[in-house]
Amino acid sequence: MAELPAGQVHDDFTTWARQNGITIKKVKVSAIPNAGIGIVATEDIKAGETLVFTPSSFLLTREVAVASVPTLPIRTDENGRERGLHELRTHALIAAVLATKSYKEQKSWLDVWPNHNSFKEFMPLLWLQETQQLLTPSAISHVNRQREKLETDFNLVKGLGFEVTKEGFEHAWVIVNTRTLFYKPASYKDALREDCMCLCPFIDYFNHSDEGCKVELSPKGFTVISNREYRAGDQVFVSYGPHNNDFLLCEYGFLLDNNKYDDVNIDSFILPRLNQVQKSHLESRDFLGDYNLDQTGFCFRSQVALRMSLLNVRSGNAAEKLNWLQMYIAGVYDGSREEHFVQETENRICGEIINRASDVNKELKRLEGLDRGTSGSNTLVMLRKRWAQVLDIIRELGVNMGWDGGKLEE
Ligand SMILES: C[S@@+](CC[C@H](N)C(=O)[O-])C[C@H]1O[C@@H](n2cnc3c(N)ncnc32)[C@H](O)[C@@H]1O
Repeated sequence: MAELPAGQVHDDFTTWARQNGITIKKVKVSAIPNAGIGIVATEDIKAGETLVFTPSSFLLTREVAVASVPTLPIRTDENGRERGLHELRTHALIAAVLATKSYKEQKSWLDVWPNHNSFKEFMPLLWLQETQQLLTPSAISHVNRQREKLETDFNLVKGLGFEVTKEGFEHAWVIVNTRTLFYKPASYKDALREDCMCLCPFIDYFNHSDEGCKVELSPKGFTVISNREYRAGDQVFVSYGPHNNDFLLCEYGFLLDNNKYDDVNIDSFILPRLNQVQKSHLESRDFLGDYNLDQTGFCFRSQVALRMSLLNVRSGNAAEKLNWLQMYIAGVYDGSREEHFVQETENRICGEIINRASDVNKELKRLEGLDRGTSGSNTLVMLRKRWAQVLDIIRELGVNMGWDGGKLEE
């Protein structure tokens, strides 16, 4: 890879990090096309080498955030409830201390983070609502859930007396969203999983790949250990987890090419085919929602849900039909008698996705002609790319299922 300078703030921060006890071996920061800043190998690396070590004293954890907040009076509200920092999720608390600039350590670290304008371009959460509506249905639901969390966090933080602006808090909230590491020291025994997070200088420079270096937490700090050989000049990755591209887009603002975990969530195409009784039967068997397809087929959960939606194609009373479904779930019956109807419905669902892609494509063309500030061209490029990936999955699936999938109109 051709080497691209990271820029002065990143070089200054690296010098500061080294001088203050962060270990950085055989890697350095570099600008990465379409991925901001990342980490590249400065010389050949073998598997199992320690590349970076950030001591615990550098971490911005929940406890450090609490200690950075000027003492807030603990109040009791009209319902007798004690109000205080304990009410805040770790995400909200760290965002609050960043947004109010209460966290004063490691100033040069804060300077290397992306600015709000770049987030507005890449993070769907910050797009105009009309642009968000062009995401895939599951990404739209994802962004709606994020928006609710952000609003709740903002209102709680304001309610506790933090002086934050909406935009300042949003920016800090997205920093936390895109840069925290999973952090569960022994003292977090009973912590909720979503509260197990911290910010970690320098290690937050690593970009994601579906396979990446090991990131290990010990009482001493975080260590990044190479997962394989890298040649000098290669980008070195960690993995943020086995995520599909809708998740990566919503949580981190990028799409991966050749993502081995990519699939298409089809809840919004299956759930409307079920009535309330069918939904409760599925729920009681823990099969309600989380339906996906990829190039190899529709997942087992969706096969179960489609069979539930098609129960009336079998003869027999309701109890007998449910019994057949139960046997299908248990793997005792292969589902062959409904297979034909299930495949018809699967084809129809693929057709609905292709139609949606085509509607989005028309709208993208219209927006591309308008040149509108915050729904800038990068946003539209990402939307176009995501739908093209979805159609590629459908096309490959179509080949496997014996029919011709759709194609985005040029
Ligand atoms: C933990 S930070 C990594 C450092 C970041 N690239 C920067 O410029 O500071 C995570 C962010 O990096 C970017 N990123 C990570 N992996 C990427 C990838 N494979 N392709 C494109 N962008 C990526 C996304 O913007 C994501 O929100």
